[in-house]
Formats: sequence, structure tokens, C-alpha cells
Amino acid sequence: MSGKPRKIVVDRVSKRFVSNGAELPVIDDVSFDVADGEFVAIVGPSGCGKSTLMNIIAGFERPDRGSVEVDGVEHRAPSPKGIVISQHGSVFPWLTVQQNLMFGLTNDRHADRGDKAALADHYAAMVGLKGFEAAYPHELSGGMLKRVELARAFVVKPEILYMDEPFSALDALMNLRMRNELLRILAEERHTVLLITHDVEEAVYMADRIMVLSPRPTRIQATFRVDMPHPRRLASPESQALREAILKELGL
Ligand SMILES: Nc1ncnc2c1ncn2[C@@H]1O[C@H](COP(=O)(O)OP(=O)(O)OP(=O)(O)O)[C@@H](O)[C@H]1O
Repeated sequence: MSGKPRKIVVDRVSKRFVSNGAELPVIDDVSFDVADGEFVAIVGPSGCGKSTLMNIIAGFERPDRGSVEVDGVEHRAPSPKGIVISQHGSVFPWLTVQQNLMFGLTNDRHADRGDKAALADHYAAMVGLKGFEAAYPHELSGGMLKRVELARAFVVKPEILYMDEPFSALDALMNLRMRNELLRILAEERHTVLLITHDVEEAVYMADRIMVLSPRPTRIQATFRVDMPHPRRLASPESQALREAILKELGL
């Protein structure tokens, strides 16, 4: 992270839930930084607390102890600097693709409706949805819907993208396409990305750094820096060695 400003600082975050009167410790003293423009992937065993950690970092959940800072300011609620893309999807079914993309654009930033529509169409084209601006979500495939979602996140130009298993509902081919789409957009527009995934190859293919979380209550078990240039080849000896090392950390 040499020289780059720190975008996100997670400092000694702990969290437990109380469920049926029993305490469930989920996050145990987790600290890490994310540099401005860095792509950090988080992998970990099922149920270890990845989504909880992401929710805390994105400001949707409060930690019991510790803090999260974004640009040096403590982050206690969701901020317009960041946008979440989750596996559940958040496209409005009653709006067209263009209307969905225009939804997050506030009036003060984008003078008139024509500007907003042009921006929406630009991002629709960017994710390969040119010609589908007037289509409704039910007229699109699952992969196209995911692309609407990606465009919807990018159109508001967030500084931080919080991605929680964003492509896990897609088939393998579409998953690969979306990874490349995302990398292409990131090469054009710099964003800081935090990605949660259970797919080790997805992390190896895209991230600058991969953190492996331990089983619950989760801690950072290992960190791997990925210095390979893009486009990466998952079949390369370097990628394979990294994948093996991460799987070993996960006990697989
Ligand atoms: N609001 C809540 N109240 C009580 N328990 C919760 C709550 N949210 C999460 N948990 C529990 O915390 C633990 C961690 O959940 P979390 O969703 O963060 O894990 P995860 O690593 O994202 O899981 P997965 O890999 O299966 O998506 C689980 O045991 C879950 O049941």
C-alpha cells in the first residue's frame, strides 16, 4: 500500500449476536486497511461472518467494539461514497433499464432529465445493454439483470464498491463475463473495491489483495498480495500456486 492514501481503515472490530438468549461471537478483533483504488477480496468458510463484516464496513451494522473509518472519518451509517452490490439484487421491477439507472442520480448533480438519460444510456452501453434501455427487468435474463445492477452501481460514480457474492447466482459462463466486465470498468474508472466471495478463483482473477478469514468468530487468518498483471490466466503456475495456498488456509 506504499504511498497510496488509506481509503478504509477497519480498526479492532468485534461483533456478536444474541440469538435465543445465547451469545454468538461472530467477528473477533479484525483490523485492516484498504488503499484508495485497491481491490481487496475476502474469502472465508461459510457462516464465518463475511457478510456481517461487510455490513459493518458499509455502515449498515454497528460493531460492538472497534471502528471503521472512510477517508479518515468514522463511518457510522451508509454513506453516498459507497454502494453495495449483493447476491440478492436490487433492480426495481417496475422501472425500465434506463429508469433504473437514472434512479440514483440526484437533481443537483445532473442538471436535467436529458443529462441523466444520456448518462444512464452510457452506462447501459458500457455493460453491453445497448438497445435494452427501454426493457423491463422481467424481459431480461439473469445475467442481463446482473449487468443492470452493475451499471446502476457505476452510474452514481461511487468511490467504494462493496460487493457481497455479486455473481454467485450466475452460471459459470456469465460469471466469467461479469468478472471481465467489472475489470474493464475498473480499468477505466478508478474505484476502491471490497469483494466478498466463496470463489477462490474469482478472488485470484480480480483482486490486488486476498484476505482469508478463519471460522467463526472470525479473524484474519492470512493475507495474500496478488502482483500479477491483468488479464490474468487462472491456469498459470503462479495463479495455481496462489489458489492452492488459499485453499490450504481454508483447510481444503
Ligand atoms: N442479525 C443477526 N442476528 C443473529 N445472528 C446473525 C445475524 N446475522 C448473522 N448472524 C449469524 O452470524 C453468523 C455469520 O453470518 P454471516 O452472514 O456474516 O456469515 P457469512 O460468512 O457471510 O456466511 P455465508 O458464507 O454462508 O454467506 C451466522 O452464524 C449467522 O447465523
